[in-house]
Amino acid sequence: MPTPSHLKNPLYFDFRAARRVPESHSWPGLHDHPVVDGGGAPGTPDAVPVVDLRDPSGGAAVAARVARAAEQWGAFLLTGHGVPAELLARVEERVACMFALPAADKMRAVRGPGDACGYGSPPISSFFSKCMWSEGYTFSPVSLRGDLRKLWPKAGDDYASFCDVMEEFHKHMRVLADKLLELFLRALGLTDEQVAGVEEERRIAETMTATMHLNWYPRCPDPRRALGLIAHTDSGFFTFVLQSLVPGLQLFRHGPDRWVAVPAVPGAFVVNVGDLFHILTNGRFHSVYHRAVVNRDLDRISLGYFLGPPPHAKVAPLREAVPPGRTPAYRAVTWPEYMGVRKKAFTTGASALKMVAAAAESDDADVQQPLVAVSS
Ligand SMILES: C=C1C[C@]23C[C@@]1(O)CC[C@H]2[C@@]12CCC[C@@](C)(C(=O)O1)[C@H]2[C@@H]3C(=O)O
Ligand SMILES: O=C(O)CCC(=O)C(=O)O
Ligand SMILES: [Fe+2]
Repeated sequence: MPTPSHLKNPLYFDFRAARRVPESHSWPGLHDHPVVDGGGAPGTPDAVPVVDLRDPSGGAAVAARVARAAEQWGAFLLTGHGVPAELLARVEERVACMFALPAADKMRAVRGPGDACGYGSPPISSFFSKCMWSEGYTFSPVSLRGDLRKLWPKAGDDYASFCDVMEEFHKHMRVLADKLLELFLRALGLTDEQVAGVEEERRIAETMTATMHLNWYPRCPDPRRALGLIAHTDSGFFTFVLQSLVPGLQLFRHGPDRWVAVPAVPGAFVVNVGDLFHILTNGRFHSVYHRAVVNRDLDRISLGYFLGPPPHAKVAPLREAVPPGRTPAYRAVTWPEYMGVRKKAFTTGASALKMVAAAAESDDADVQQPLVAVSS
């Protein structure tokens, strides 16, 4: 009888072979808050805001929608963005093909401790004792050909198709990211001259970096006990999430506390505000707490296109975001410094944003409760 594949490589958890969710992958507290549908009629309280870049009412109306969504939700669905649907379909197809590689090939590309890129659970998983029901792969879209040879050492057609489609996608996304950054700045109330002319705003646009992270959530025999991706805020400026037609992304909302299930809208991106954007906007646009759940019958794929500053750049509240006569609410941090603070926050149960607040004031709405955090 052949050896089951999960026994061949003890480091690889073979989701396909799992007939039940083992203790190692069973999360307590998943149902502490109700889940509500975010796909209701526009304007109803739980309907995830939609921003259509082709809105016929014009640029000012679009900026106003972005402002409302970023202030009230920290997330929105983006439509009319111009990235061809046909390209998004090819991206998804290639991502699925990558995750279908044999375990041994994927293990060759495993993310080492402290590595920014590679295969395996995302960095956040190291703060928790439980394992997530997913696999991930992080890479830099500007230098992907070298990294991808770890997955496809002999190159070949699948390698070439993956690299070609991701480079094409990156080209579109980088342009869209610049457009959205400009829109966010207008949403903050900056004038055309300020967006184009102020040194700080120009520097942010010119130096913004992109990282891609792919998620594969295999179908799961007991989805109520497993978790695809632990609740978190993204740490950078903002993220475009492309989710396949299998929904799974949920956004946390207060008052009453609940998870809002983001509807799968064909061709739309979900845009998440990240922690460094929360800081940059002096807390006006807030980073959204979100998680991904899994499905009994269907695999799910998602792709995060993360925008943030280069590693050496200090991020502090923009002058234009601080009300006259007030001092900035946050101190300046680089992205790596903020990741260090967040690591500390995860192990203590504190809020990373509060830890970088200029004055440590109490604001319970900011406290994020990690589930089953690893204590050390
Ligand atoms: C640019 C990045 C954001 C990210 C860390 C990373 O270096 C690459 C992976 C990203 C991701 C994806 C899943 C959730 C998350 C919290 C994680 O652990 O890895 C995010 C990180 C983040 O936003 O901080
Ligand atoms: O899978 C999803 O929809 C969410 C992915 C996500 O939050 C992330 O990659 O940071
Ligand atoms: Fe995320």
